[in-house]
Amino acid sequence: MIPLILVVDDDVTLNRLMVGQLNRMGYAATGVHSWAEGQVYLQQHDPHLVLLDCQLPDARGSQILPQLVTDYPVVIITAYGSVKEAVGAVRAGAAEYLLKPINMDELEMVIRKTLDTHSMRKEFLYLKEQVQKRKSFMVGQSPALKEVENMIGAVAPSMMTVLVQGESGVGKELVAREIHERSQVAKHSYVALDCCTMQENLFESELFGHEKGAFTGADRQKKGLIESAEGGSLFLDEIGEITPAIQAKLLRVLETGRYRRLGGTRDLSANVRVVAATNRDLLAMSQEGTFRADLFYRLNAFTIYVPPLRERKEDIQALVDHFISNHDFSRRVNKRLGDKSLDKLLAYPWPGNIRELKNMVERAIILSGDAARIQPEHITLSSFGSEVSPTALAANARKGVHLSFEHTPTLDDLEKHYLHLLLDKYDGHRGKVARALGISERNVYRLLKKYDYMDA
Ligand SMILES: Nc1ncnc2c1ncn2[C@@H]1O[C@H](COP(=O)(O)OP(=O)(O)OP(=O)(O)O)[C@@H](O)[C@H]1O
Repeated sequence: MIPLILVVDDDVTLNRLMVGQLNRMGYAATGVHSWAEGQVYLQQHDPHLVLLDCQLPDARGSQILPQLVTDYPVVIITAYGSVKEAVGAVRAGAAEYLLKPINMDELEMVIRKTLDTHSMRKEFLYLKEQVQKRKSFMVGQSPALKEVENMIGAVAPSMMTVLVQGESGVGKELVAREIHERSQVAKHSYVALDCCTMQENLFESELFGHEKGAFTGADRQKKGLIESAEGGSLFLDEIGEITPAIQAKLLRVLETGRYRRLGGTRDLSANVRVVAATNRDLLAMSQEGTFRADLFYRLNAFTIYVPPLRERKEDIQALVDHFISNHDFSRRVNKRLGDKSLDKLLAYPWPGNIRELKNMVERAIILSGDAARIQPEHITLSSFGSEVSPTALAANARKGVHLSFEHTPTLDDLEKHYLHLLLDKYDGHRGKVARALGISERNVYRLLKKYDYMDA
């Protein structure tokens, strides 16, 4: 697009010279000789730049500028010797000034620079707006999810500690991420730590760091994640799993902002926003004495409860579409859910929540091959989910396990189903499954083969 330039100058010769020069430079310039004519032009056109003489017969630049600069970049022309006036104009918002007599090379340079700066600024403002309008990570339109989003919006800008509660796989980590992205510390780090995957010592050193010689093998000082998240957010997943010793240290961080590296003698200060998540009932745990009540009350200052998928089934269709369109790039597919398939998904209680739905979609994409529609036969759901009552599920969820059978299960049934549940929970990560079961990874392989999850 050719940039339009309006030249407002009552000096007819100079006006003609400037318009000629600008047109030769590839712009579409128009000259007018008074502010009245300028206004008429502006009612019908939207120029990319206005070149304005400060002393027009019918107006002074200082009067016109304030309203003009809100809509256009303005370059001021002033008489030689009126530098003060030029500086005043720049203060009032003019992009640049030119002194008479006008040097045509300088005119060219100033106009180019002003147009470039203006278009960069416009681009910057556009991108900023896009970032602010950025769609949330969370897919779904249900009133329950809207409520979660409202809570996120309310707490994100403050630096308050937040506790995210909900069953396994409901999207608690996503909520934590969203809080970070919408916070004042969004441009700093977001560091996540899963509290249930490590032994106490390792976990402590991971979180707080350690000094050289703190334990056998600590051959150099190591920063902890609290330090890595400096100025940003620290997400502690499965907070209900931390040991009493760590609970005490974490309480100190939340209360005083102070902590020590493992083996350290010096206090360090923690400058992070803590978001914690759990699928356990921390209140009940604090009443039973397995979780410090004072830590619970610190964490519980602002709680966001993420409802299970069975309580917001309206989101299923949108989530399935989202998972299909985000399917592994190299195998991108163009599929839709058949009507009967949706009915099947709506009838299922989703004990593994959105993680289970996501895994199911992945499987269905593979099982449906080249078919355009995902049909009910492509949908495999765990048999132990469909007969479970929501109350039983909720009760089990508090304990972090959802297993139910129509018959009295054998030990193998239990082992198989529990393995399945953990594979879903840890997205097939065998190391995490091994840690959760308290067995070696080799033994997890053995179980996978035993139950035909892997070829022998
Ligand atoms: N509203 C949502 N929109 C899109 N994806 C979602 C949504 N909620 C959850 N997911 C996806 O579901 C999976 C499980 O979510 P996430 O890990 O956040 O659950 P969680 O509650 O933290 O689970 P756990 O308690 O086991 O740690 C992730 O892949 C996540 O991206």
